[in-house]
Amino acid sequence: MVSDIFDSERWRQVAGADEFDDITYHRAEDVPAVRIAFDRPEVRNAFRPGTVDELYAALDHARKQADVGCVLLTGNGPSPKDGGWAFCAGGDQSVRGGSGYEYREGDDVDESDDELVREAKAGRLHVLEVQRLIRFMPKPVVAVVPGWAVGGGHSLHVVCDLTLASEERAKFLQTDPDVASFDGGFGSAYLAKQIGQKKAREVFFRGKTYSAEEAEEMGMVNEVVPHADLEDVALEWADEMTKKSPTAMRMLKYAFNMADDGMVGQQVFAGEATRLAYMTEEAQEGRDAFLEKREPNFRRYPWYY
Ligand SMILES: CC(C)(COP(=O)(O)OP(=O)(O)OC[C@H]1O[C@@H](n2cnc3c(N)ncnc32)[C@H](O)[C@@H]1OP(=O)(O)O)[C@@H](O)C(=O)NCCC(=O)NCCSC(=O)CCC(=O)c1ccccc1C(=O)O
Repeated sequence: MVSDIFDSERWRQVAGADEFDDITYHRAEDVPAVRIAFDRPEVRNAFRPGTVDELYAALDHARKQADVGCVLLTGNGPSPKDGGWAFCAGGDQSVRGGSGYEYREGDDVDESDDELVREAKAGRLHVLEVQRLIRFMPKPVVAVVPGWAVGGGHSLHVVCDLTLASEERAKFLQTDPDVASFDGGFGSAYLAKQIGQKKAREVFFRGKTYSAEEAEEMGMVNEVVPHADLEDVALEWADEMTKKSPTAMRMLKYAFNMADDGMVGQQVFAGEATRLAYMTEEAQEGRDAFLEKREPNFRRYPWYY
């Protein structure tokens, strides 16, 4: 069983995903969408370095699938120990070393790494790389929150494009400063853009737990639905979004990002604009003229206004 609210008839495992230990990765049967889920319910889906590696690999795979238009990121449950549900409880504190989260014996580390590479990998905080992958992925990523979203798990929901939450079980909490951690990027500053400065500071400084309804009222959750319907509604959203123009969706995501992402945001948006321009006859004339060692003739192309 993948998760109590996972409908196995609507999903098939992505080829190669059986190699993953800490996540599951499925593709929908009837919607061009994938479902990536934390699969450590016994520790509220906390992530260790191997989890983050797997998450990155699955997200990057999803990014490159030209026939996939939406990623659903969730957490499997319930915990076999106590029935608790989680999206993700952040970095696994039991493997946190002096400078980051440490691989343990038995983790799938690359044996070919030399000593220097192993040392560099020793203390990892690479969930930030996952955040950037979600941010720059050219398709919507939806956080589907069936339980606790805490610490680095809270930050992950913040960076996702949309958040859908379980009415009965989703809970939102920032414990970063309780464990001497601080997400000074998307987890806090971008959260403040979503819910306002006072509220974002309250989330971190007071460490209150918010229900799904409260989180929706604050503006960090898009919709709250009954727990039993969570994954069906997530697939409905994926269906809606993947019926729209891929180019328009990609440009919109990058346009929304650009205002907050500085020069990198401009670069990502501009890269897509350049890709579109390359597809025109006008751009092909520039290329052909160079290859044919002649002057380009751009006079037949209009100065659009
Ligand atoms: C999540 C809780 C609020 C759930 O509480 P409750 O339902 O009462 O369950 P528990 O009995 O507490 O937990 C059940 C079981 O799970 C284990 N567990 C839960 N969370 C973790 C965890 N994070 N690490 C390890 N283990 C965990 C717990 O020990 C229990 O195990 P038993 O063996 O059954 O006892 C509550 O559990 C809770 O508060 N958890 C801790 C949340 C937390 O502090 N997370 C870390 C925040 S810091 C972080 O995530 C850093 C992330 C990061 O990498 C980063 C770094 C730099 C910049 C940015 C980031 C970023 O945030 O992305």
